[in-house]
Amino acid sequence: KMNRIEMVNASRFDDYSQPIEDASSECGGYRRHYNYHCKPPEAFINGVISGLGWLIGLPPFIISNHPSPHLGICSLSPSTLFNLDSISMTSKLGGKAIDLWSELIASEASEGQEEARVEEVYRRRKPTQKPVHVVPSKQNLGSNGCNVHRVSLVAADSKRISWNRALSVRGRASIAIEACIDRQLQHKQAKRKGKPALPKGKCVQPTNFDKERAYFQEVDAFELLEESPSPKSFSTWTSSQFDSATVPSLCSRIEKWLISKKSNYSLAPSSTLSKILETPLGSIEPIGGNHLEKFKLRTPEKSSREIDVHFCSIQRRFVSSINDLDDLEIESNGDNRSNKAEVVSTEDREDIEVAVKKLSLASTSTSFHDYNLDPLSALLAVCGQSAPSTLKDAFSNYCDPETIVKVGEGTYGEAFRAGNTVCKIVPIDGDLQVNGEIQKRSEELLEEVILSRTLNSLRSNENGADNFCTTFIRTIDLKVCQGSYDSVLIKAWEDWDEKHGSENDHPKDFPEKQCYVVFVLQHGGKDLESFVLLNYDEAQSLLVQVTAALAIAEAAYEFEHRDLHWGNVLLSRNDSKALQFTLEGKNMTVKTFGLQISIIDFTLSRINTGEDILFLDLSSDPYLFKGPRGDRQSETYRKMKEVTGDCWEGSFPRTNVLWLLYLVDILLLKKSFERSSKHERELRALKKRLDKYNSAKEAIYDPFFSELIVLSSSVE
Ligand SMILES: Nc1ncnc2c1ncn2[C@@H]1O[C@H](COP(=O)(O)OP(=O)(O)OP(=O)(O)O)[C@@H](O)[C@H]1O
Repeated sequence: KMNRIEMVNASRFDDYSQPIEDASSECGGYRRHYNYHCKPPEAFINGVISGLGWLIGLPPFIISNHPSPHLGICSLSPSTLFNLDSISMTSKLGGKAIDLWSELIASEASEGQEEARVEEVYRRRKPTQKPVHVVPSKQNLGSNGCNVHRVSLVAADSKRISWNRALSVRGRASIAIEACIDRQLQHKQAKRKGKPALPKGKCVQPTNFDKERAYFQEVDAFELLEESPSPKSFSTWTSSQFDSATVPSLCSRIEKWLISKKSNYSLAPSSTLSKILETPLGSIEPIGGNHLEKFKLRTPEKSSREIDVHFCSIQRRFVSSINDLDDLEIESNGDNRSNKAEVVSTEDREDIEVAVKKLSLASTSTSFHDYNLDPLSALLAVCGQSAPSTLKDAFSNYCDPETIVKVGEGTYGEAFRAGNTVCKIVPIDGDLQVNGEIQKRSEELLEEVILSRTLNSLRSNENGADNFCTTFIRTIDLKVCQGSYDSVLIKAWEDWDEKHGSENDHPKDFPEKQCYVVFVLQHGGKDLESFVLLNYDEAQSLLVQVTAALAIAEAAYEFEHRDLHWGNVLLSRNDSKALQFTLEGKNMTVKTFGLQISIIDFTLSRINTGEDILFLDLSSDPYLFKGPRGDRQSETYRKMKEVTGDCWEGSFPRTNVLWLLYLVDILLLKKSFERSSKHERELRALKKRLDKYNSAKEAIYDPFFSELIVLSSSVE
């Protein structure tokens, strides 16, 4: 180290305004030029004392330890240099000043372990991590310019971590109310609050360096509040910690359904689930109601005959893969349902059942209940397919692929507009991490698919349904696809990225064998976060439609959305002034003021299909409940936890009311629309009353809604 020092600047002489004096000294065999900042008389005195000391042979350290720090400087020797505890060094090389102190630190860091440790910690997030910068992005700024907990701890140009996404796309924690009141304080709180050291089970914690660990734990703790908890998938969080017991008992039901399909249509159990799975998916409605011209689309209307064909095809695969079913004569052309009924005896069906249980079509999943039924096959069956199609083929059913436009993105899904539909592509079962998350598994998607289809059934008003509403987004079709992204999709993705700045990974990296589920959905419009409400009428319309829809789904399926943030409420305008709902047999005409609401994203939802309860065990997702204090959305998750007692399987329709309270808050605090103080009082009064209700079914009879709903004849 000593040999690298050419000029020494004694930082103890803080007066940098003074001219730099040159001096020479020869100490201990080292010739050095000292360039120190001190006033000339002091330098002179120091020089004299130092020289005298040198002459009488005083050891250098005595001189350097002189009470006046100035004195030591002039007698610098290697040993005294080591004794100086606060020096800074500069060098003049070719007239250019170089900060040698920083250089020394840098070289030490590069030589020592220090940097290796830092590297390791950086890599915990992403393998190709760049140097850490704190980059408050444009999106990090709230409307008043304050930073709303959106600090990227990675380089600005890298893809964003889920917290950022949560704010801008998913809506999670995007309503940081009072975020700017005391940002510094909140950041401190964030650090103190703490976060489990290994989020999502993906990080490797350094174990030997206590000091470093403490530091980075603190950094992690800070990040917890920055990074939105992603609650979407239990397997995403702690797949290794989960066993089959955490998967809801859905699979046995699907298995029965599959068996019934394979063996004999007429003997299929007449169950709610069977009905849901066998009901053809919906046709396409024009975006924003009837006022837009209907596109001519090649809608794949699935008839039960087509499903039959699919299942017979699956049946062929099943049968051919089971040796002990050699003697079984199954009509496999799929054309004649009654033929199958005749040829398959009860005994044979039992054989098939045994065989299906044995069947494992390359399944690696052990979580699919007690059986080895491959969840991907079940998913294919539920989607009415015998094999995955390509993304391009799936999209071509709805539009000319050249017209595909990306419309939105989530942590798991990329949403593209295809004709009048929105196709949400969710990659499944792959090893590649997507947007920093482990891909969802088929079994999880199977659940979401069934949930979507179940809610679809609320849209059918045939035979005077007891419960009817069109507010839950229509699922038009579901497709399992395989292959890399098509070039038209990549182009649509890149166009969107250029315009909006995608938070997601570029989809070009998907391998050929990548599987996806494509949700073909009705286009629901814009989400509440970006939609501009015009007036109080529209705000009322939003609340009444959401409340009525939740009430109806509660009545029909004990449904709880559990994640109704403003990114999951879509709005569009149409010419219609009213909308029909039926709640427990009562017809209701609801005033809409030309606004149509659609509710999306049922990942956290709980539903009772009549035979199975589908829910996500949020107790496995502690991060969900650790969002910032004062943030309405985070508070709502916490309140849900209180209400459910962290037991998410149970029916707690009060959670729907909590999201209604949240929406009123959003309208009051985050949305601006034409309104009077009377309107605000009404909204606040509604909030107070909502607080007393235990379900949306109770809430819909609140006086706030009475002027918006006309109760007409009972269905009977
Ligand atoms: N039916 C639809 N109509 C219009 N836009 C839609 C529709 N479905 C999804 N989108 C757009 O795509 C975005 C992402 O969709 P969604 O929230 O369902 O994805 P996700 O991956 O489940 O999100 P999350 O990050 O919450 O898991 C939405 O915020 C919305 O902008």
